[in-house]
Amino acid sequence: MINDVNPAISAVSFPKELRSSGEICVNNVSKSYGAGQFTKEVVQDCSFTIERNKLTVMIGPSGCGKSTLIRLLAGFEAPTTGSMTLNDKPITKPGRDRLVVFQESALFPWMTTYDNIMFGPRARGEDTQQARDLAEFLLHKVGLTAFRKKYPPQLSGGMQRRAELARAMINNPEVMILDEPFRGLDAMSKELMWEYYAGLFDESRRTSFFVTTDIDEAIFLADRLLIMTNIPARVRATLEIDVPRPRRLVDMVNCERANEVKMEALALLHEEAMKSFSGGSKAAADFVEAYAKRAHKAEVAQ
Ligand SMILES: Nc1ncnc2c1ncn2[C@@H]1O[C@H](COP(=O)(O)OP(=O)(O)OP(=O)(O)O)[C@@H](O)[C@H]1O
Repeated sequence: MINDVNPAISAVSFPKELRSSGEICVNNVSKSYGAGQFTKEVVQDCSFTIERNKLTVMIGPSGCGKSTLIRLLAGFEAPTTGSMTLNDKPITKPGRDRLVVFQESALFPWMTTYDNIMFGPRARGEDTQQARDLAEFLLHKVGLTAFRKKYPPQLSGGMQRRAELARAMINNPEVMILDEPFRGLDAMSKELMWEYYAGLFDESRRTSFFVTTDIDEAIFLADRLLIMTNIPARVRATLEIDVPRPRRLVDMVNCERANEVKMEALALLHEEAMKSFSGGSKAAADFVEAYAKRAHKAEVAQ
């Protein structure tokens, strides 16, 4: 992890109050929109656990229902059937115990980096020394101490995402939920973000749920990988990524276990993407797959 050099802060560890964390259980959840012949089932009989102090990553084809699941977990919408609990208590509405970092920036462009990070505590009337210390600590952890007085448009895309992470973490949620937070960044900024984010997770061990469509991001970050089906979303497979932390990108490339999981995940995602591509028809998916295999054979034969 890259940090500004500041001996005073580097002696500090993650404050204790940032360590509390929760466990979410999703039990046979389904979600449909519309009525009658216009009903669309987006999530179907979906069950999984977001384990305490672990980083659970969900990956699935585009449009399979991942963001819908996030809205359910955040309490913005209710499931059609099934239930969700946080520390055994039903999730029925939004709460400070779950914080969502969305794809789109939520930074206020008229506030400096520091003021953006302090937004949550100030909104709660908690502009205390403790909150200010925490803001300094987080600024340092995301490598933005030197940019504290800059406004979001003066920051690069990666810096904005780092400010966003600090702005979320200062609120000390039980569970951090991240919906493709690095989507749209260029490849190099993205890889840098993975290392920053993994570093934050390693130190805080806050229960986290991270949604992505990027297989390398998923493998690098996850303790546990949930592979989703094509719409309606269900968990197709759960893969444990038992690779020790802290992880470095350079080590992951040559890590046998990481590569094994990647191949397994890719095969499953390929199958699900095929179904998505062919509009959900198994017959059409089989056709597309058979065609692809034949095309490959033909290429090899040439
Ligand atoms: N409020 C709604 N009413 C009707 N359909 C909806 C609603 N919200 C989502 N959907 C449908 O549910 C499907 C899944 O959408 P969702 O955004 O959850 O998928 P996703 O996996 O997050 O997609 P992406 O990876 O592209 O962000 C889409 O077909 C979408 O049109």
